[in-house]
Parts: sequence; structure tokens; C-alpha cells
Amino acid sequence: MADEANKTAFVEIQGRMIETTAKLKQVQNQMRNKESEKKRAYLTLEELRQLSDDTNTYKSIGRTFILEPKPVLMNEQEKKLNDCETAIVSLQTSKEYLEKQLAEVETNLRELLQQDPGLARQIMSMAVVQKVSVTTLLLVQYSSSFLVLNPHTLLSISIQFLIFIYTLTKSCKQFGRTYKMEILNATLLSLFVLVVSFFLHFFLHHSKINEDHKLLPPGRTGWPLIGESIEFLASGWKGHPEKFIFERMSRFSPLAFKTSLMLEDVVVLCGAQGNKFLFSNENKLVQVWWPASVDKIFPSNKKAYKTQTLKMRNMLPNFFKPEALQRYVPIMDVVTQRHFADMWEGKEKIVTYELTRSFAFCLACKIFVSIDDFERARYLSGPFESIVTGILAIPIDLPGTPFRRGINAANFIRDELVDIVKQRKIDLNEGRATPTQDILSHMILFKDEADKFLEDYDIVDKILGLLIGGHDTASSTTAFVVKYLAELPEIYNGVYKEQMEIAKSKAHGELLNWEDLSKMKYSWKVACEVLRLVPPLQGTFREAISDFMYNGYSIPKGWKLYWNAFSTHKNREYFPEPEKFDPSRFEGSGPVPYTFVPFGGGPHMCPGKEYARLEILVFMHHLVRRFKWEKIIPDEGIVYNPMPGPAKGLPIRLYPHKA
Ligand code: HEM
Repeated sequence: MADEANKTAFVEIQGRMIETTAKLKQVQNQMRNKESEKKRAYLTLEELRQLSDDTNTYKSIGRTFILEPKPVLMNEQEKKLNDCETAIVSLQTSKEYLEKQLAEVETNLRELLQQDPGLARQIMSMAVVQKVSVTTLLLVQYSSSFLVLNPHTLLSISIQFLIFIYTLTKSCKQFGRTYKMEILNATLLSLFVLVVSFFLHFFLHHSKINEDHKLLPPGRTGWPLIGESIEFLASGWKGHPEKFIFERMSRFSPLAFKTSLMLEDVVVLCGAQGNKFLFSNENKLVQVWWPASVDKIFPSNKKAYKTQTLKMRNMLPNFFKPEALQRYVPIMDVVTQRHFADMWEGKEKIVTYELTRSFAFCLACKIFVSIDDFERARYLSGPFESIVTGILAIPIDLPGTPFRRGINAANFIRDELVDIVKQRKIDLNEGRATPTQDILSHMILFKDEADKFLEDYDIVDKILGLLIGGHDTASSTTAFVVKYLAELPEIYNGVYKEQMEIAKSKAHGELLNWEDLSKMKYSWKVACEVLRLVPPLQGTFREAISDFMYNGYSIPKGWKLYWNAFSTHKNREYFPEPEKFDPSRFEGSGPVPYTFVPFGGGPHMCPGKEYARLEILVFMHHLVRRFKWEKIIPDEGIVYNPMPGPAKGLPIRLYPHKA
């Protein structure tokens, strides 16, 4: 009876603990938001105080800016400051109360477990028993995989299980003898299965390929299961991903070679011809393919992928076409100025990549879902890092793996976005939001051919996809613009001259517009050369939807095809002296078609291309207007992980221009 009572008490305390922790987190977030609101109000007041009393100043209302007299703005900001202070005081009281409550709950729990060691052991062993019973499940899975003789499944299960055992052993030190034995047995079994499946892979898989596909492109499939993934990734970690491609192009064929990546048989198509073939045969011979990790992180991606993509494709141009983006240029300008004022100005040194990532994410949050609060955007950006890492990780769904963290992070962001979507629907109904305000409004109001609105979870996943698409891409390019401009003074001078001419043509405080961006021709050539040398996405996959021939080689249905930007970007046949930074390559008619492909091509070409162009140019404008800079680590390398980034984040020393 006492046992039962203790168990009930435990469940109750556990529930209280979870509830209090959640409330505490919520209050802490609210406090953070209020603190940043207060800081912004304070900084704005400081700026306003320096202006003479008769100055009119811009105030943003939604998407528009109106001129207001200084005293009105001062009053508003002072009120905001006071409101924030009051809110912070009251939140502080709630926080202290909740902290006290949490401490009390913890003490209760400790006392309960001390008073009933049996219960403590039981709780521990309940967790272990639940997990160890997976051994039985795995035995069944092993046997069924043996029956179908699928070495891939066997290998993946045994690796997953070994990692699981490792995590379990690390996280629980109180095993009795029985569990130790069970874990030992399970480990031995997994190792045995691992060895057998390697053996099976070699004999079944290779002989099958040799028999069925004698005309496959030449190449190597590498190690069982992992194939050449390690060589592929390692060439990027060492800073030369193109080596993987060029070594095989010269050893096997400059047109195509076979390999095995991401647990799949892959043919890499090379050169302009390969790019053209893949981009122009979309949905005829090939279709887009993403690794399994993407399907798990974006379940709606898997569900009728084609229809989903089609819906997205039909809808995106409304938002991303140049005419639509024009109206966002002034907003991009305001956000960029705020970013430089908050994060760069007044600093002697900065770490570039951290800041360009934060900038790209805050801008996307503002333009896609109208999140104005940079602090809130930064708070959301943490889980995004986990999602991106999860997408690129080995898809092992066990506690503690980067893949599981990616799934959890995506779920967390989804919950946040669901709230945003719900609130937006209300705001649209009540006239507090406009249909063209941002991409979220566009998505909510978009109707497909069947005159149906998108489901909430689709909207959320699409927004998530766009935020991820824009997360590490443009930020990588802006960081490398900083790198190359630091290294090449004559290029810096060219960009500076162009941007200062534009700056001088503007009235004081006038925001950039579409016309100004169309004058940034030299700056865009510089950005293109950065995209050629360091493309944020090296390439993407397609899947063969039927057997077909390519240049005399047979490509079997189901095989994956991969295009890689380096096979043209760093190919001296298309770009002489490929390592030389030379923006003049983009003069006149520019590079040969299908050779400059940082945004991919065909129906799946990056929909964010134009948005990224605006973002990069507005960033360059404000960067060179404000600063010169030098690299703190002169020989800092580039690491592809697999997205490119400066090895140490590109720390630089800033030299503001004299006013
Ligand atoms: C410098 C910046 C960027 C680069 C270099 C880049 C590059 C690419 C590439 C190479 C692809 C694959 C194309 C293919 O498979 O043929 C892609 C797809 C995509 N990008 Fe971007 N991207 C950039 C910025 C953005 C931004 C800012 C967004 C969001 C606004 C975005 C959203 C997407 C989406 C949603 C896809 C998937 C398209 C599909 O499968 O149909 N990208 N991007």
C-alpha cells in the first residue's frame, strides 16, 4: 500500500515539476523579449535626443513608413520604456515565485526517493526494462532482414543498435548483473550481424551490379553501405570538395562516374552537358530526390511530394517574382541598417559568419512571417541549427543522435509556427494584417486549382522549408563576400565606388529601392564570383524514374543522380584559371549556359534566387558604406560541412569610415 502511495506521489510530483519548468521557461522568454524591447526603446530615445526638436523622423507602421514629429516619437518611446519596465518587474516576481516552487518540488522528489530507495530503483529499472526489451524486437527485425537477405537493412539496424547500447550504457550506471549480461549478449549479436551483412553486401550487391548493369558508368562504390560518403565528406572537411569530383572525372570519365553516397547508388553527371541533361529532364527521366532524413524531418514532404512541390511552385512566384519583391527592398534596407547598428557598429572586432547567419535569419523572419523582434528570431534560430545538422546527419533515430535532435527541433519550430499561423488568420479576418504583408499571408490566402486553401501543417512545413533554404545559403555568401573583399583591395575599391555613387544620389535617410539595386552591377558580378568559387549548395540529387541511357551508359531506374556545381565552376574548360577571383567573367553574355549553376536549374531551380540577390546586395551596400576591415587570421581556410563556412568563423578587425 505504502508502495502504491509513493508511486502516486511520484507521478504527481513529476507532473508538477514538468508544469512548473514549462511555466518558468515561458516567463524567462517573456522577460527576454521585454528586455530587448526596452533596450530598443532606450536606444531609439538616445538617438532621438540627439536630433533637434523640429526634425521629423520616420516611424514604421506595418510595411509603411510615415514621418512624425520628434516629440510624438519621444512620447511613444518613453511610454514603451515605462511599460517594459513595469512588465519586467511583474515578470521578475512571477519568476522568483516559480523558481521557489520548482526548488520545493525538487526537494519533495529528493525526499521521496531517499525515503523509498525501492521506488528509486524501480523507476530506474522501469526505464531500462522498457529499453532492453527492444533487444527482442531487434532479434525479430534481424531475422526478418536475414529472410529477405537485405544487407542494407541489417547493417543499418546493427549500427543503430550498437549506438543505442552505447547511449544506454552511458546514461544508466545502475545496471544489475542481469542487464549487464543482456547488454553484452545484444552487443555480440549486433557485431555478428554487422560482419555478416558486410559479407552479404559484397557478395550479393556487387555480383548483382556486375550481372545486371554491365553498361553502368565507370567508378567505385566504395565500402558497403557507407560507400564513398566518407571520402566525399572528408574532401569537404579538408576544404577541397572539388577534389572528390575531379579525381574521379580524370580517373573514370569526364562525363559521368558511379559512386555510392548517402546509403544510395549514385551516378554523378559532370560538366555543362550533365547539368543540362538533369535540369531539362525533370519529371521525364528524373525527379527530385532528397535523403531519407529530409522525409522524416518534413513528413509532409514525403506525402504526395509531387503535388506538394507543385502547389508550392505555383504559389511562390507570386511572392518571389521581381515585381513582388520590389516592395520589400525598403524593408530589407531597414532590417539591414538595424543589423549593422546593433551588431557591427561600435565594435573593434567581430566574427563575421555568426553575424551574417543571424542577419539572414532575422531578415527571413521579418519578410516571411513579419517577426519584428530580433531577439525572438535569434531565439528561434538555435533549433534551426539543429534542423540543418539533422538533415545532413546519418538518419539514425535514437535519443541523443543529431538526427533525433533535428526531428525534435523541427517539431518545436512547427509548434511555434502553428501559433503564428493561427494568430495570422485571426489578424487577417480582423483587418490587423494585410494579404500582401509577407509570404505567410500569401500562403494562407492561396487557393489551388481545386479552389482549396492549404492546410495549416502544409503552410507550416513550407515556411519551415523556406526558412531553412534561406538559413545557411545567403549567409554563407555574404560571409565570403567579406572574406574576398578583405583579401582583394582593388575589388573592394570597385564595390565601394559603385555603392558610394548610389549612396550620394539619395537624400538623407532615404531608403534603397529597386532602381538602386539595378545599378549595383559590379557588386553583383563580385557576388557571382563568390558564388562560383564557394557555392553554398554544392549540388542536389535526382532519382531515375525509368531505365535510360546517357552517353552510352545505362542508368537503372531507382538509381540516384547527382549534379555538382564544382564540376563546372572550377573547370578550366569553362572558367580559365578557375582559382582566380575575377568578376569580369560575368561581363557581356557571361559564362556558357549550364556552367554557372549556384542556384541549380530547371523546374527546381532555387525559388529564393531573386530574394537572395536583393539580400546580398543590400548587405554589401551597408557593409562598404560603413567599414573597411582586415582578417584577423590571414590564412583562414574554408570548411565544407557540407555547407561551406570559414573554418574559424572569419574574425575581422573593423575600421569604420570617418564621417
Ligand atoms: C545564395 C543563396 C542561395 C543559393 C546559392 C541557393 C541554392 C539552391 C540550390 C542549388 C537549390 C537546388 C536546386 C536544384 O535542385 O536544382 C535550391 C533549392 C531551394 N532553395 Fe535555394 N539557394 C539560396 C537561397 C535561398 C533562399 C533565400 C531561399 C528561401 C527564400 C531558398 C529556398 C529554396 C527552396 C525552397 C528550394 C527547393 C526548391 C525545389 O525543390 O523546388 N533558397 N537552392
